[in-house]
Amino acid sequence: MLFIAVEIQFDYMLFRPTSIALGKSKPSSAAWLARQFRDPYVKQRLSDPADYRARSAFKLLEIDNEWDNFLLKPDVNVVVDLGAAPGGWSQVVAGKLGWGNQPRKQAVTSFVDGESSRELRDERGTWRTPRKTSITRGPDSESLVFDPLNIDDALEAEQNQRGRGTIIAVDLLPMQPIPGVHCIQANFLSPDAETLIHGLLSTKGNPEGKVDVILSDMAANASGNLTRDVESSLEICLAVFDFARRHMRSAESIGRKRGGVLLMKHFMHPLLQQFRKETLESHFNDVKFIKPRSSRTESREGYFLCQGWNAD
Ligand SMILES: C[S@@+](CC[C@H](N)C(=O)[O-])C[C@H]1O[C@@H](n2cnc3c(N)ncnc32)[C@H](O)[C@@H]1O
Repeated sequence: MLFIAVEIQFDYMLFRPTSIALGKSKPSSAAWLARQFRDPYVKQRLSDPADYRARSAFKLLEIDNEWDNFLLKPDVNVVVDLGAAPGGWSQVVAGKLGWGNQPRKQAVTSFVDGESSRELRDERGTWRTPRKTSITRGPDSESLVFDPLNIDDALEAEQNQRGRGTIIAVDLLPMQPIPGVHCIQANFLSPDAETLIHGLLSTKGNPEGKVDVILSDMAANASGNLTRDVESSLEICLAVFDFARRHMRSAESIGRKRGGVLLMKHFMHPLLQQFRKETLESHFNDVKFIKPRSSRTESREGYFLCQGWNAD
């Protein structure tokens, strides 16, 4: 019997060693596996020293590199990553803001108990909203007990260099900690989520809880009903825009025409062009539609990159 080294974690991420008997796999999963093996970004993810948790990390890297390096601007200090699990985009952001690799010792404080991903799946495998929300603070070098005489600790401190800023990752699913990233397990569409995000955002230096960059890679779970799924995707875009309206730092206050950035995934929708023209273009100085090369051609997803929030 032929065994192959693959473990399926999420449709969009993949793959760690385990065993699946190819001979017994359904035709659809065999086709899916074949596609994964051909995919240059899956290969890149597996060999990349940054050890990204998701192939989607390359979409954010590509968009940032090609469009003005908006994550690398020195005035970018507060980033919110919506629909962040398993954490590829948050890893990219943490890297850009100078945070090191994943520590072996985790210093994590859970404020409210979350549910495991197993509990979040119903018997048909569909994701559902967590009953409770939780926050996990990203480990930082201050919260690790450092022993300079211990070579492992010294190496670890070097790897975990302290970065800057506040990074908040929100998802229905629990996420493994990432240095410098606060993870909130919550349904972004519920009022609880905004309260938790706002609580982490408002600090002495940022009392109004303003955000420099908002990222949304959120995708509603496919329900099997195309009309319903299309509606959910627009509902998510509108909710993300409303969040931006309340929290985005304006280009004027940053002093840069392209300051205040929203990068948002969307799926095809009959009202999408109207949403772009009437909502996005009237609030941002520059709005682009982007289909990154690393996004699969057959996927109906695209991204709006909106730069320069003009507040009114
Ligand atoms: C394509 S994945 C994101 C991948 C992520 N950007 C990365 O690089 O790892 C979409 C995520 O959106 C999350 N999601 C969908 N609807 C959500 C909601 N209402 N609130 C919070 N997260 C949501 C899903 O749980 C899923 O993890």
